[in-house]
Amino acid sequence: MRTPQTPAGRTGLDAILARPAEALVALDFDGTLADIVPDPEQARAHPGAVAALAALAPKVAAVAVITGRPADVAVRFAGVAGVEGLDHLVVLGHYGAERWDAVTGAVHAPEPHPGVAAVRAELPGVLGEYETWTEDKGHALAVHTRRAADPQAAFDALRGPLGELAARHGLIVEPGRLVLELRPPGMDKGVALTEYVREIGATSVLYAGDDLGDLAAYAAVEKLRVQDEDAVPGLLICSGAEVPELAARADLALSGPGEVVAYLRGLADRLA
Ligand SMILES: O=P(O)(O)OC[C@H]1O[C@H](O[C@H]2O[C@H](CO)[C@@H](O)[C@H](O)[C@H]2O)[C@H](O)[C@@H](O)[C@@H]1O
Repeated sequence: MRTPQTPAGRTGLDAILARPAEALVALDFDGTLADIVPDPEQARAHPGAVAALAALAPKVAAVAVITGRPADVAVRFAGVAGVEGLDHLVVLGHYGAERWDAVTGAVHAPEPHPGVAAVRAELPGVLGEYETWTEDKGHALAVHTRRAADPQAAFDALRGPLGELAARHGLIVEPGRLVLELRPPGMDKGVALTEYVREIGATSVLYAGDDLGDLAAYAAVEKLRVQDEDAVPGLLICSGAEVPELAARADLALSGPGEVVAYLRGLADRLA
């Protein structure tokens, strides 16, 4: 297992190793547990990811997946339902607005924000001739530019107009890796992570992510670990280097899902 580059990260890892039964391991899906692929419908967990999670989960307080995907889609694409060892897995979808519990197999979701239907109706007019693909996630709409001739140019050109469209209907734009997501405000991965840490009484946390949407979870861990009382030591892992803002704040930089999975497997072996 690689050693974290920062003192805070080393403290976080030491706390996880000292009291694993009180540790939360929380992971993003796309780009962290699953390789980035051109077609979002084809994203699947990296080979070995499910086995690594199943080996790790019984040795820690909890394993959670926190994703921008709808919870049921992440469960399906990750292939984590009904897996021995993952009987208590939690998937927090739509940046924490939705929740799937392995124990019940049920998804708890909020009522759809009315702005989503309005944005859905107006979106084609804003996208015009841009080469995009829209992922309709029910509670949110994600406009992907990865398959455009110039993906970054399309992303940059659409950011303003999509921001205005979202704002007109009470939504926000969540930028990601060549995706602009129009979604309801009020929930982010940081809120979701902090609430789950409190819910299970975790005394340490590992969080791994790869994208801008993971910055809120990073901020939550940074806040948890410096509290005067009840500080929760934490280890922040960055998967890949495509988002420099995230890599700069990580305690440990890994090359991508392959190394993340190997790290989780190494942690499980170490806890044995
Ligand atoms: O929070 P996450 O689990 O990381 O989800 C964030 C978004 O991930 C997906 O898009 C990204 O992955 C695609 C598949 O590899 C890729 O084609 C795309 O360019 C990436 O942005 C997903 O499609 C979105 O709905 C998620 O919000």
